[in-house]
Amino acid sequence: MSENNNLTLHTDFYEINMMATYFEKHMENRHAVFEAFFRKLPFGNGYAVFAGLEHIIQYIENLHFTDSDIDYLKEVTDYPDSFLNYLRNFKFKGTVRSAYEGDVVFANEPILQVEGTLCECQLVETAILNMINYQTLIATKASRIRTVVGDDPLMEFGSRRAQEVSAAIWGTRAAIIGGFNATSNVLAGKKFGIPISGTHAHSLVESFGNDYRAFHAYAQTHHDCVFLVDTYDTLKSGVPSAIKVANEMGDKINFAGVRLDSGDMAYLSKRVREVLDHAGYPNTKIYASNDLDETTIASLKMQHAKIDVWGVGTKVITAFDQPALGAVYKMVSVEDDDGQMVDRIKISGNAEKVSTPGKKQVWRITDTKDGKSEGDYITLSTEDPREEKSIYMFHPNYTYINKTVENFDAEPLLKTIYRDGKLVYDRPNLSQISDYAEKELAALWPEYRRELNPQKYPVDLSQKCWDNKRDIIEKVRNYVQQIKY
Ligand SMILES: Nc1ncnc2c1ncn2[C@@H]1O[C@H](COP(=O)(O)OP(=O)(O)OP(=O)(O)O)[C@@H](O)[C@H]1O
Ligand SMILES: O=P(O)(O)OC[C@H]1O[C@H](OP(=O)(O)OP(=O)(O)O)[C@H](O)[C@@H]1O
Ligand SMILES: O=C(O)c1cccnc1
Repeated sequence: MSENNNLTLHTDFYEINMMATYFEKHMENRHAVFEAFFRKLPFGNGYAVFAGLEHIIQYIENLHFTDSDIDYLKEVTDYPDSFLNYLRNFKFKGTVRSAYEGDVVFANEPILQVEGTLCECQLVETAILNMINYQTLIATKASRIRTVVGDDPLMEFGSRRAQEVSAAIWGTRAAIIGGFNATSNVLAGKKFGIPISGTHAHSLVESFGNDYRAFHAYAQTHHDCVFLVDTYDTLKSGVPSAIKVANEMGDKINFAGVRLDSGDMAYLSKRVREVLDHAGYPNTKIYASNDLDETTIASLKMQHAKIDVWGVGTKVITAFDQPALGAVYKMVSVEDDDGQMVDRIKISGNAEKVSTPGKKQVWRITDTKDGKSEGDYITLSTEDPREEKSIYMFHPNYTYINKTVENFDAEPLLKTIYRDGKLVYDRPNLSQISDYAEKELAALWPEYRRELNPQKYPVDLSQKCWDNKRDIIEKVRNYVQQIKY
C-alpha cells in the first residue's frame, strides 16, 4: 500500500479526539450507524447526480495509520500510548451502503450509510463528506450544462481554474459522470480512461506573430487541426488564415474545426459558418469557449448560434454559482450500555433540520407501466415495500400532500459496497458509470429535469419511519423538560 494514497489523517482532529474518548470509556467497539445526506439541491436544480464513491473506495482501501502518522500524533497530542497502539492496529471493518455514482439523488434522503464501530464510523466522516460534497456538486453542475447542450460534444477545460490539483482531477471525472464527453486534462485521461481533447492556445499564434504561420506550422505537426481564430481578428485574419492552410495542406490534414474564444459568439459563429461553407468546408466544426455555462449556452442556442462543440472550464470545475453542496453525516442509531441499538436524533428549531432517526433505506418508486419515477420512499431498514400491494406516500412536513401508489416497482438506492470491511462491489469503469447516469436521468419526468424552476420531486417517509421520528422527538422533549441542574 503506497503511503501516497493514504489519506487516513485527512480527517478533522475532533474525529480522532472523539475516538480517544470512546477508547478510554471502552466504547470503541460499540455498534453505530451514520448516514450522509444534503438538505437542499444545488443551483436550484431538480435533482443531483451522485459522485465520489470511487474516491471513497480508494480511501477506505488505504485506510490505516502508518508509523509516521502515529509518530506525528504522539508529537502533537497528549494521547496515551494505549490509544496510539489502538490506532496503530486500527482496521476498517465496517459496512458501507451507498448510492451508485451516476444515481440521481435528492435532498433529505440518505445517500451513503456507514455501519460499524463507533470509532470507524467517526473517523471516516470528514473524507467521505469531502469527496461526496465536491464531486456530487460538480456532476450536478455538469448535468445542468449537458441538459442545455443537448447532444453536442461537450469538453471539460477547467483544470487551470480548479481549486488545486485534486479538484481538477476528480472534478473532471465528476463532470464526465454528469454528461461531459472529454477533458483537456491529460492526467485525468490516463487515470480514468477519459477521452482527451485539445486545440491550441493564443500563445501559439503569438509565438509566430501571425495566424497563417502558426496554423501552417501546427498543420505540419498534427493531422487533426482545430485552429483558434480569435487572437487578432476572427473574420479578417483568423478564419481566412485557417482556410488558406487547409486549402494548401489538402488531404494531409483533417480541418476538424475552428475555435472562438471571445466576442459575440452568436454573430461570429453565424458569419464563420457562412465563410467555411462557402470555402467548401461544411464539415469543419465551430468550437466555442469563454466562460460558458448553462445560462450562456442556453442563450446562444436561443440565438441560433452555429456552435457545434462546447468547451467549458471555470464555471463547471468550480461549481461557480454555488461553492458547496452542504452534505452532512449524522448518527442515526447507536448501541447503548445494555447492548441494544437505540435510534438517535439531532433536534433543531427548524423542522427541516431535524434529522430522521433510525437505520434507513431509500426506495425509488417507479410506475410499472412507464418506468418513470413516482418519488423516493424512505423506510426503516427493516421494511420492504416490495412486499406491499400499495404504499401511502406523504410529505414528511406537510402531511396533507399525499398519494397512494399501486402497480409500482421499488429499487433500493443504498447498495452494499463494503460488508464487514470487505469490498463486495464490482466497480464499473467510468464509461459504464456515464451510461448508467444517462439511463437513470432518463427515468425522471422532464418536469424534474429542466434547469429552470423544476418541479419538486417527492421524497417521503414511510409511516413507520415518521412515527419513529415523532416518538423520538417526544422522548427527547420529555428528557429536556425533566432536567434540573
Ligand atoms: N451572443 C452572446 N450571447 C450571450 N452571451 C454571449 C454571447 N457572446 C458571448 N457571450 C458570453 O459573454 C461573455 C463575454 O465575456 P467577455 O466580455 O469577458 O468576453 P470577450 O470580451 O468577448 O473576450 P475576452 O475573454 O477576451 O475578454 C462570455 O461569457 C461569453 O461566453
Ligand atoms: O473560459 P473557461 O470556461 O474557463 O474555459 C477555459 C478557458 O481557458 C483558456 O483561456 P486562457 O485565457 O486561460 O488561455 P488562452 O491563452 O489559451 O486563451 C481557453 O481559451 C478558455 O477560454
Ligand atoms: O484545448 C483547448 O482548446 C483548451 C484547453 C484548456 C483550456 N482551454 C482550452
